[in-house]
Amino acid sequence: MRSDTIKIGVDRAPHRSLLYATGKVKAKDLGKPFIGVCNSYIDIIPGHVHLQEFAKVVKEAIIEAGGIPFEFNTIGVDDGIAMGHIGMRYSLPSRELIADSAETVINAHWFDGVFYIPNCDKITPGMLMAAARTNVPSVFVSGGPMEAGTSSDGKQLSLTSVFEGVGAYKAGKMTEEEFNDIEANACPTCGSCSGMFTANSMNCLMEMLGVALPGNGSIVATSAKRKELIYEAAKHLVRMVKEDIKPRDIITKEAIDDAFALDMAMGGSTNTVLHTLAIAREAGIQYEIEDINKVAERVPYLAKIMPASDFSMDDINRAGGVSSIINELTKIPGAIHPERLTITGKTMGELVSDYEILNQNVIRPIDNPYSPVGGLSILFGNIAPEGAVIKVGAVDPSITEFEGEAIVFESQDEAQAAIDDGTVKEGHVVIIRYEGPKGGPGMPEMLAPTSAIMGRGLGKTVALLTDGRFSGASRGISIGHISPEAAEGGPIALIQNGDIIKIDLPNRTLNADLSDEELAERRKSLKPFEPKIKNGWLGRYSKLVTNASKGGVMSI
Ligand SMILES: CC(C)(O)[C@@H](O)C(=O)O
Ligand SMILES: [Mg+2]
Repeated sequence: MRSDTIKIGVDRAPHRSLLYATGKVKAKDLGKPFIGVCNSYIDIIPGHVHLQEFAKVVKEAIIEAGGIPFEFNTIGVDDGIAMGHIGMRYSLPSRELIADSAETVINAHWFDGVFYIPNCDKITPGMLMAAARTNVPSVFVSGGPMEAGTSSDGKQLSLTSVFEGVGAYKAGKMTEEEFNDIEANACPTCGSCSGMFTANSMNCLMEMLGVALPGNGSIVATSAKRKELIYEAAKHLVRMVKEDIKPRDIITKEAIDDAFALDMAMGGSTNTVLHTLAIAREAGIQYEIEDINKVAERVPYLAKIMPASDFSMDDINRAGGVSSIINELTKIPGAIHPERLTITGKTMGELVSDYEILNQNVIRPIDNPYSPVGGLSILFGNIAPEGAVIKVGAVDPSITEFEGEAIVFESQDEAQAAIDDGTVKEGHVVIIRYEGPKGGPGMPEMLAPTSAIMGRGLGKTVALLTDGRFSGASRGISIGHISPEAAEGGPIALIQNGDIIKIDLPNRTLNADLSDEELAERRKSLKPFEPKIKNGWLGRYSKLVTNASKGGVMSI
């Protein structure tokens, strides 16, 4: 066992003394596997407030399965609370801290297995990166989604309703009473926000990766059914330790491909592209951003969830859950790889074979999809030679092509002010640059400007382009992750007010109507990038981080 390193032999007597002092281990238990419980309990994130209690059940379940649990915590950032101010610069970098800190505890103490408890946006990918990096047998059970909210007049609400409400209220399109009602009712319980936002997207993707059990993505946080997931996962983990089944046996290239397939079928958050590429890198898998479009071409869009529709994750759960979508995808020859291993010891195909779609209004069958191609798309062109990401599933279906005039902002704050005061008008393509991983730093999520555009009724007539990123709750013609980013001299830095920008969604292109000669001429007067933050964690991050098309991982 890995843990023999800290517990066997004369030299390890001091270590055993300390282990006994924790009160968790007796001499008779030394032969049992040592299981790290990597928790993400924190009081400031509604998706995580319940995880102290959750971890108690996890520890009971591990003991019952024959292991010895040792809990430790990661940090976390609530993207919703960190939105729209300097705090958002810490969100994506927190993913690296989570991966690094989990690696530190796991490897310093030689755990034999790890039970991960993630939930919100950066915690799930951070923990998956740690699992892929340490390659110690692992299972995941997330905290679960929030229940959807209901307004006083009976409409289903989510966090999107509040962010878009801000835009509508400021534009005089919503009464104060309605606005206050939404604020009070949008987020009624603990759990990750109720739509197909980043947290739930990643928690669904874990089912498809095979590292979490059916139900992980969609059973609400408040349901007692999540306890059953915990007990089952603990049993599998102890078995995996004995059989030496490691994360990289499960997170294979085929699994990454299939994670993107589920993303296509469910219209996941654009952030999943960033995170899944980062996880692939940690697992030592060669996976390029252009590979994602091949998946998009063969996988139909089957489930529209908020913000692309009014359905919540709870609605998806009642309609058959993620496993019913995976099972549906197995019916398309070559769409996914059902023969892959999962933590259950069964293949993915065997695991989901009993799950049927229970409500075809909510989850469409493959012969009646929302669209024959997936809900996410990677665009390429002279503004984005290394790629850009759009959630096509959350663009109004009447829009396939868009042409408009660039209006350029060097930061999110400037752009937000211009949207709010009406400077941004129909026909504009809002460019927000120097907000990438290096430029931000930290590639802030821009839910406030995308929601302001929607809230002001400009969702079909204004496009937004950025080297920053979006929330899973963002919708409209919002294209992010433009790579290379402005701070590394990407062509987005060369765009000027009035340039004509052409977006072609079916052909997956994004171009400025500028010749190569013109771009080369403009490049001569491009000033070198001066980092906004030079010290501390974000200063170090800005120096080492790679662009979004490489997963925004840190690299030396
Ligand atoms: C606050 C949200 C909705 O969680 C957002 O950060 C996202 O990425 O989806
Ligand atoms: Mg987020």
